[in-house]
Amino acid sequence: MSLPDKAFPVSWDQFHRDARALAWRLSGSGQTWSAIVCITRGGLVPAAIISRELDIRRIDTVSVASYHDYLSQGDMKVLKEINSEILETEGEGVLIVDDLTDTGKTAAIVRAMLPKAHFATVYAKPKGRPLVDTFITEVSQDTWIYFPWDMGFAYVEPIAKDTRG
Ligand SMILES: O=P(O)(O)OC[C@H]1O[C@H](OP(=O)(O)OP(=O)(O)O)[C@H](O)[C@@H]1O
Ligand code: HPA
Ligand SMILES: [Mg+2]
Repeated sequence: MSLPDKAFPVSWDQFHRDARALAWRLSGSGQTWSAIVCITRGGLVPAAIISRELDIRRIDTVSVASYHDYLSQGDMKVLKEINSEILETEGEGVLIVDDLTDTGKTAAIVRAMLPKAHFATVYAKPKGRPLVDTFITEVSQDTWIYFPWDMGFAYVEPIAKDTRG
């Protein structure tokens, strides 16, 4: 898999705004949830923000590792299962949270574990979009989202120097 053509860098500030916007959209849906299942690791940050905004204090994790290196999607491995008490609900009253859905493979695996849950992500690409119930921003399939926890400050060449080749 090669580097996607477009880059969508997200700052901490923007991520906080987008995750809070997701919480607003969820609260406006009229539904309520008694527990969050967040998909680690990317779902941990939006889950913290949503749990604060919606006052949901029961939080569990499920770990599905798919991207073994930077860009290639290897086999899907469930590294940590959902707690049995939550699994017994089949997802009734449960909110699943992740940072994004890309191909939708991670979402499909977790949905199968909790078929009645509501699935929310901050960002969605077209292939994954049908698998989520609520999201905030759609980016094209050929865009790579750079999250703030994966980035640091770095020097950037001036645009003119860059385009002269
Ligand atoms: O829709 P998909 O194509 O399945 O991709 C989306 C998943 O990929 C990333 O997680 P990743 O597996 O890289 O692990 P991480 O959250 O620990 O970074 C992201 O956080 C989503 O969970
Ligand atoms: O666009 C992305 N950005 C970061 N992690 C990801 N995992 C799948 N797609 C992406
Ligand atoms: Mg993830």
